Amino acid sequence: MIEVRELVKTYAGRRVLDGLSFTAGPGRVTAFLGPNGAGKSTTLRMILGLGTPDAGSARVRGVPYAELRAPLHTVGALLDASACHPARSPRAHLSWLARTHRIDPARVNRVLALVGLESAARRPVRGFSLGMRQRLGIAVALLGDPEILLLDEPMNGLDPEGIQWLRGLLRALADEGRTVLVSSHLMQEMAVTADHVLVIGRGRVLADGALTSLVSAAADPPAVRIVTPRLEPLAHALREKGAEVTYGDGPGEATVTGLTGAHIGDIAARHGWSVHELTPVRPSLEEAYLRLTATAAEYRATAPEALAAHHGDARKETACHA
Ligand SMILES: Nc1ncnc2c1ncn2[C@@H]1O[C@H](COP(=O)(O)OP(=O)(O)OP(=O)(O)O)[C@@H](O)[C@H]1O
Repeated sequence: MIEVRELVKTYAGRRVLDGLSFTAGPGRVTAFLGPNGAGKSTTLRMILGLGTPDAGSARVRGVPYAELRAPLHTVGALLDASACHPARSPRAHLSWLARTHRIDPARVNRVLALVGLESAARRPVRGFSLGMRQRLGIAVALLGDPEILLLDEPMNGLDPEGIQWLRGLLRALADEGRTVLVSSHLMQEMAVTADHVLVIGRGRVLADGALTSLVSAAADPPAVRIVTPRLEPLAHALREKGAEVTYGDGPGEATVTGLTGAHIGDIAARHGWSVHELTPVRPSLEEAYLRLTATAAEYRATAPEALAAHHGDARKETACHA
């Protein structure tokens, strides 16, 4: 269990963490989401005692990280994939960590096999790709067989097979009753990996709840997609019952709000109109996230059309100067 209470951290007069509180519980994968600069890495660093908060506290298993007697056995962390000395091999790095933390040396081979680095175990890390470094970082996090895992963007640089493997690994670790907190910007991946979602923006919690509730809360009002060869009369009948019907692009396709799928089906059945599709529209985690963070993003890019317009202006300016 990780407990963060009223955490405040200021850098150069800027409040990066602004009274952040949450609990990451055992037996689930908690996705830690937020726009660039929201304070995710800072939070993870505070949990690991790598910085001093101005106020508030972060506890793992009920105590501050610094008070853990065998930290690597309690908390495994991946913060920076390039933390290993470039001249060292994965085996040397892991063996050194195992020795200094009284971890069974046999565990080194086990984690190397687990992350798929056996064939590169004796090569210096300097020649490693980002994905291989990530795998090594994950091996380090798992070395002490910890009950809590903190992983900062662990999917970065992994190939599709690696991402799929990591998805299964995180699930298995949570199913074993461990606490797994994973920061990521990969919404589609988090949507299939996490069961709990914590979204922060500007150092504050924007949402903290089960993935399913977060996503269904974004479906407001709930909508139902229908496809029917009798769209005109059905749309008329649904509107008479107070529904809002918006025609889609495909033939016979529409989105209905204001009535449940069951109601829509019953109305169509009463008239003897066949319905080929009747599906509740579920927003994606990405949509839910974008809505939540719409006003909390620190950095926002310009839309491509605006860039084209800007280039147009620049061309005009150049033409003027010429
Ligand atoms: N040591 C530091 N000194 C000064 N500012 C810092 C320091 N560490 C973090 N910051 C600032 O704190 C803010 C939050 O940074 P942090 O890395 O925690 O965000 P993040 O949510 O992890 O972002 P990203 O998704 O881009 O990784 C940023 O504006 C960053 O520049």
